[in-house]
Order: sequence, then structure tokens, then C-alpha cells
Amino acid sequence: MDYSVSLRGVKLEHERFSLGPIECGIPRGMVTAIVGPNGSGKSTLFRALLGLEPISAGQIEVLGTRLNGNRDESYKNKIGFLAENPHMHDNPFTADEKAKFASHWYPGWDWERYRKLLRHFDVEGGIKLSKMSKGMRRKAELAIAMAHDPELLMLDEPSSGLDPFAWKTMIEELQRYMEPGDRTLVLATHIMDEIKRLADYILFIYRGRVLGLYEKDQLLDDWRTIVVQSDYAQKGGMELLQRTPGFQGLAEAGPGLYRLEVNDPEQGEAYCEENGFQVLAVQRMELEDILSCLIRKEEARR
Ligand SMILES: Nc1ncnc2c1ncn2[C@@H]1O[C@H](COP(=O)(O)OP(=O)(O)OP(=O)(O)O)[C@@H](O)[C@H]1O
Repeated sequence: MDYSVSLRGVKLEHERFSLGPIECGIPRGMVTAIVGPNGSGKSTLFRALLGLEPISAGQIEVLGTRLNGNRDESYKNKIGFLAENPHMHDNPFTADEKAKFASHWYPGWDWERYRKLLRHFDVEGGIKLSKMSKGMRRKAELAIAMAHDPELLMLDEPSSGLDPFAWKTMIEELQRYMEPGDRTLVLATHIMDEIKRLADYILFIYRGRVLGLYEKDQLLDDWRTIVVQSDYAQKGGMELLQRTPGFQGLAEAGPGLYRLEVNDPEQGEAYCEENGFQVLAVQRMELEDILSCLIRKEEARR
């Protein structure tokens, strides 16, 4: 696979938090959602990709540029970034003034594109960023992050503060951004609907570790809950079910009734039937349940 970003054995240490070792790639031309609980390291990872956090081990490559020890920062011209929180030092400026500053920095800056985005987001560029509502400022900052049509767009919780209409507009703009096929979008988000609509891949992260990079459709297709019943109180039923192909999790839902989580549903169902369990239902799992399951497994492993 062709990657826009690759991390090889990357480690980063803070006083109370360490990231890594991370071994993963972010596929080029695709949308990757970084998903994980609060404090799992999503924003820290973004900062590392922007060269803002020194790493203690490993290699990071962004758009073909190796970051470690490299003084050439020209790769940043091809990146658009929206931080999780607005920068205080931007407060005295209007959106247009901040855009003017950005236009000097980015060779690909396109004023027409910027104005179109502002119009679509229904934001006035002449207002001071500090005087804007949270959502309005978010939209203005997003327009600035996208106006140079970056090759790689990294958004840290972009929809934070957006009303449902603005959210829909943002989704449309991000889909339009991806249309040419050679752009890469990475977004950290807690909004499941956003992931469902936009993401091609999901990178699960927890306590600074990557739990896996999954192709979204495949993931939603593979992971299922199978509800099974054994007519007789089958001795060792739990142990038997734990050996189900693709086994991920198991809970007892009542006497002789089990909720089984698997990522190989066909083999899993066949196995249950072969072993005397009656399959009552097979349901697709929600992303949040898949994440919980991965977290439980990681906790058990630690
Ligand atoms: N500069 C720093 N110095 C020390 N600790 C930090 C620093 N920045 C972040 N942390 C800690 O690193 C951990 C990861 O934080 P980070 O903001 O990357 O998580 P996140 O996944 O983006 O969380 P959220 O979903 O809440 O935005 C947290 O425990 C945080 O307190």
C-alpha cells in the first residue's frame, strides 16, 4: 500500500504519558479516522506528525519527507492542519487577516477557494476570531486550513462546536476535497456518524498504542454479535464458545444465553451450530462496541 504518513517504531515520552511504540501507515488518497478515548494520544500524534513533538525513538515519514533530524520543513506547505483548540495568539486577528498571513506561507494558497469556503460555511471573514462564536471560528479556521488545497489535511476533532447544518456543510466540503482522488484526509473524531460517512480506514488508538488500522467497510462487515442459546445448561459452554473462530468477546445474557462477539461471522456461526448452540440472532456491531471490545482485549493483554 502507498502511504502518506508512516511511523516505524515511533516513541514519544511525556512526564505522565508515553506514545508508542507505533508502527503504522496512513493510506494515501484515503480518509483515515483516528479513533480512541480521551487522552489516548490523538492530538499528540498529530503534533508529532507536524514535527512539534520530539520523538525518542523510531522514524516518521510524512509525504515522502523523513522528519527526524531533518531541517527541511517544506513538506509542511503541503499540509493543512486544524488544531483541536484555537490558538490564543490568533485572537486579535480577523479571519481574513489570519488568512493573509497563511497565504504568504503556502505557495498553493487560493483566495477564491478561501472565499468560497467562507461563503459555504456562512462566515464573515472581517470579524475578529476572538469575537466569533465557537462554531463560527471553527468554520473560519477550517476554511483557512483548506484554502491551499493541501495534499494532506489533518483535522483534530473538526466538528467540535458545529451545529448540525454546519456539520453537514463540513462533510460536503470534505467529500469535495477528496474528489480528485490524490488527497489524504486524517481526522481525529469521536463522532461515529462522521466516521461512517467519511472514513475509508479507522486507526484505533488507546493509551498511546495503536490497536489496529482497519478498512471500515470490512470491519463493519466482519464484526458481529452472535446471540446463542444452549437448551441444556451446557457444562463448559463458555469455554467452548471462547474457542469460536474469530472470537473477540463473550458475555452471559441469561441462563444458557450468550452474546458472542466475533470477527469471522460465517465460521463463527457454523462453529456454534456444530457445537449444539442455537443461533438466535446475528447482528452487525456498532463501531463504539468494536472499540470497547478492542480496549477490553488490550486491557487483558497488559
Ligand atoms: N505537552 C504535554 N506534556 C505532558 N503531557 C501531555 C502534553 N500534551 C498532552 N499530554 C498528555 O498526553 C495524553 C494524551 O493527550 P492527547 O491530547 O494527545 O489525547 P487525545 O487522544 O487527543 O484526547 P482527547 O480525545 O481528549 O482530545 C494526555 O494524558 C495528556 O494529558
